[in-house]
Amino acid sequence: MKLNSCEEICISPNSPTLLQTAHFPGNMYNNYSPATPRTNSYSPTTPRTRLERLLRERELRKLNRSLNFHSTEEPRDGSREGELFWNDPFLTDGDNLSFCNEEEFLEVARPSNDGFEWLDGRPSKQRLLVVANRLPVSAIRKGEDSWQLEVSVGGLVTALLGVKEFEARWIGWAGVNVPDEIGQRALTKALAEKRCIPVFLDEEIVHQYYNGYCNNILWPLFHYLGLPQEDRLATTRSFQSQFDAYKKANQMFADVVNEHYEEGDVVWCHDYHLMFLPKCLKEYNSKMKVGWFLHTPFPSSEIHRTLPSRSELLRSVLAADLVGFHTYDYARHFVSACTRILGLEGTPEGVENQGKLTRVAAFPIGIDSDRFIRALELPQVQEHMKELKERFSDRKVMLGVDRLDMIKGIPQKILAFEKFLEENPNWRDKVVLLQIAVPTRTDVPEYQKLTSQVHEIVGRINGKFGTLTAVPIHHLDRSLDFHALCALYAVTDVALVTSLRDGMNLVSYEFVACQASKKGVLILSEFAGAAQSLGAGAILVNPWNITEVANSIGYALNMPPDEREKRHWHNFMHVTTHTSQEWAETFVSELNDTILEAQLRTKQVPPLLPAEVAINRYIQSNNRLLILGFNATITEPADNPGSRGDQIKEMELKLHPDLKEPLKMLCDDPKTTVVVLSGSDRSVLDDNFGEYDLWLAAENGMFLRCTKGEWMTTMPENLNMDWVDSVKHVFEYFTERTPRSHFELRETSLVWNYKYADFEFGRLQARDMLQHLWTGPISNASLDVVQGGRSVEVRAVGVTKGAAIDRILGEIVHYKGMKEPIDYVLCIGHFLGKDEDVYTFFEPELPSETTIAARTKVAEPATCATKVSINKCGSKGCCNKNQRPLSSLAKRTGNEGNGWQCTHGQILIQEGSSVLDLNGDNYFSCAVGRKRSKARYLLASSDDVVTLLKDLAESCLSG
Ligand SMILES: O=P(O)(O)OC[C@H]1O[C@H](O[C@H]2O[C@H](CO)[C@@H](O)[C@H](O)[C@H]2O)[C@H](O)[C@@H](O)[C@@H]1O
Ligand SMILES: O=c1ccn([C@@H]2O[C@H](COP(=O)(O)OP(=O)(O)O)[C@@H](O)[C@H]2O)c(=O)[nH]1
Repeated sequence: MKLNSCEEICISPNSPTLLQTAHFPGNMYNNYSPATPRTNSYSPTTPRTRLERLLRERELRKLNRSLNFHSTEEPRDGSREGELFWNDPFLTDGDNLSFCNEEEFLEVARPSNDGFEWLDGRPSKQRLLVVANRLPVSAIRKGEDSWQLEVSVGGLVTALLGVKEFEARWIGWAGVNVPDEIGQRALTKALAEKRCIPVFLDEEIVHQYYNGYCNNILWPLFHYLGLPQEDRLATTRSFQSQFDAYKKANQMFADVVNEHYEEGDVVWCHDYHLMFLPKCLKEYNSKMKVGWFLHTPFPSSEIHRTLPSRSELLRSVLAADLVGFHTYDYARHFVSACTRILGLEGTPEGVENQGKLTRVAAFPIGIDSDRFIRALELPQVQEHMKELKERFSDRKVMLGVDRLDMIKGIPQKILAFEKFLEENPNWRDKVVLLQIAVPTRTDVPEYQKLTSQVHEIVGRINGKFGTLTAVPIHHLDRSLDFHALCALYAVTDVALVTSLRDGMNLVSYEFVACQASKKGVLILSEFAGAAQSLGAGAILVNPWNITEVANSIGYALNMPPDEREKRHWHNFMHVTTHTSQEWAETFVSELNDTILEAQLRTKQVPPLLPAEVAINRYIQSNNRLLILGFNATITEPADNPGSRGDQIKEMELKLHPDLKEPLKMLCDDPKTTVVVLSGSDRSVLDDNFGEYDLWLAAENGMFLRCTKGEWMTTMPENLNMDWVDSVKHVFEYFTERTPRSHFELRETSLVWNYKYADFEFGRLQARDMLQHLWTGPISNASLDVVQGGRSVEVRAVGVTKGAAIDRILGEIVHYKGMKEPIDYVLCIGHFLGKDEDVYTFFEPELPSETTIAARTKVAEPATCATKVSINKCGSKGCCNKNQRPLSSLAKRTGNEGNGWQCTHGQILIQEGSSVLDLNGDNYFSCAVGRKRSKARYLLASSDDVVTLLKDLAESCLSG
């Protein structure tokens, strides 16, 4: 017989679909009519899978966009082009608000069941609450109650301004301390006109949260600059107070969101400033649709694990429904931090924690490319371009545009330019580098130091290569307005982006968008997220390699036109098709779908055990059977559940200390029989339960012992164990090569466990092992290979708890001389999928009738097969040919008699009477700490088992 593979989970870390967002040219749903109302019933065009749904939504969005395009197309004369927020309703001037005022806005968006918004038979805009540390405008106080608003600089702002498909409101900090009520009220009003809602943070919080925890700890860490060292050590000391301020600030953001939230809204949290926010929001309302997107890199888990608050932050983010990153690498790092640091399950969809899935995926951001392309036609931009061309008519223009941040590699860029000039004297009077360095985070000492450093280098180089009339580097410590920036991009010959790390880098996108005429060259750091999307057309460099960057400058300046053209078009296509609109729509659509899918999944999750009912039924019953798993059911809980924990301590399984008393009471009750049914071997059960009056079923029920007696075997006859040596050999091999893994050699099975090993490595090793077991020399043996969450188990076919239970039951009935049938069963365990057959064993045959007796009286042997078949899966007690009849066991143990007998697969307590008279309402199967189970009910953890058993024990005392 071939090996059976019984999967507990199916993980494929290299699956090509892992964490990827689908982008297919879908035309499958062209027959969809926007007026068609949605129903829940499946029609040939009703998408059933996630991918089908997402493809359909993409089609719908395209359709919706084309409909909107025809009705709201901008005038082509560019009359409104001069405004930065020319078609963005939430950032138009207050006067313009009438075209989409507050009342209209609130009226429009009403969610339908599946997350779509519908208006007049076609999808309308969904309400989107964008929550980011910074509002798209910064406020400058002009008087007690008057404010001036200025557009904030940064990629996040640029990207989100391009999002037009939603009724968006922006919640964030206005970048200013407003201690007085008059000021707050006036600013709130001014911002409301821009559809912005302020979060007021006081100076101390800003200092500790923004300058401290965000910009001095998380920002450098996420960009691989490590935690504070030497002069930043003071920060390490104040770490805890900064983290407290961070949590407090996040809670303040949450409070404002909660105040403005309406049912059906999508709440989209942004960036490392707000990692605590998803948790705060879900605590307030678990039904809120919450997404979180990180604009920076997420570093390797090795970097993240140095952070003192590493686990708390990860857990908070995981409270979101969807977590997004710019690139697949960042998403992969995040999942691996969750598996390595929190010990959670990484799946192809994301991270799973006790059945709750947080979807994790890559959503590369883009820009509103049309806005840049159109701006180039504006007279004022043309004028700027003309001036610049004249000014630098005799030189090639190289451009750098960055916030003055250490991650942007500005010193490295300038040093590479210096090297280029040194090595290419002929270029010294033919090229100029324009470096726009926008001041940022100026309160943080590191940034102040960087400014001086850059000034020093620029001064030195200009001194070295400058003349009385010209300098090679024009360095500006300021930002430019949109039009000036577009003109600059357009006249540039070579753009130089040398970020040491950068989440994406939108400057590179903007440059490409403005280069349709010139087709200049982009030199791009391989450490910017943009390298993954624009890498084909750009010249990729390692910014730390000054020689390489200098050579690339030479290559770019000398590049022939046809190569420039090819490279440019490649990137131009990407920039104009992967826009910020697409980005936001894809994210929100996936978020809606994630929630839809979670709802579908929830329907399949068994309900929590109705403990009171189970207890009442228990009290009313006369012959009860309690079947308890051991490990993770009634054992003492791990100190740090989920994580790798203390191996030495945890490997020695111990009964939960709070259960000693109640278990004794239950065992001593003459109306109750307790069975501990475990995969563990006999000695483990002996050590834990020797003093109790109960039944021990070791090795998945293959050995049985009443604690008053000796161990006996219930193993099926002819159980083939010839394979053991070969499998042992394989297990030894993998144990040697997987640090902190171990294996247990039991009499009827072998278990290789990698719970304490590096999770990803263990998983790969397990995959390799399974491959070998399924296809190698032992693949023809009569084996079951059972894959657990963190284990691989090999057993002889027929070794399962469900297969064993009828033999165990027979033995107990026989031994106890039961006269009365069992009328109550409570079966609780944290079992592998393979062993969940124990739950179905007791299920009444006729599911519709709750009152039928599962095992009715057997009048004639001939009816036994239909009326009383014990197990639906075919392994039926003593009728199975492979199993030793219980009568032989009985003989061996000398316990025959007492009216018990075994006839045609049925255990009878006396002539014609079944051992079970189980009313459906008296059967409680219950899986612990699982969401997917064949059990009727769930309990969250072994702590809940303790509570339940305590209550059961006490119920009879009081009764
Ligand atoms: O608000 P500041 O503290 O002054 O910083 C400005 C923004 O910088 C970061 O931008 C990132 O987002 C871009 C768009 O996704 C991405 O292209 C870039 O690589 C990132 O550095 C930061 O993440 C934002 O929160 C800041 O607002
Ligand atoms: O004088 C300037 C310089 C830059 N930017 C904008 O700042 C953003 C920088 O985004 P990027 O993703 O490159 O980096 P970030 O600063 O967000 O880290 C881009 O959209 C630029 O157009 C700007 O508005 N004015």
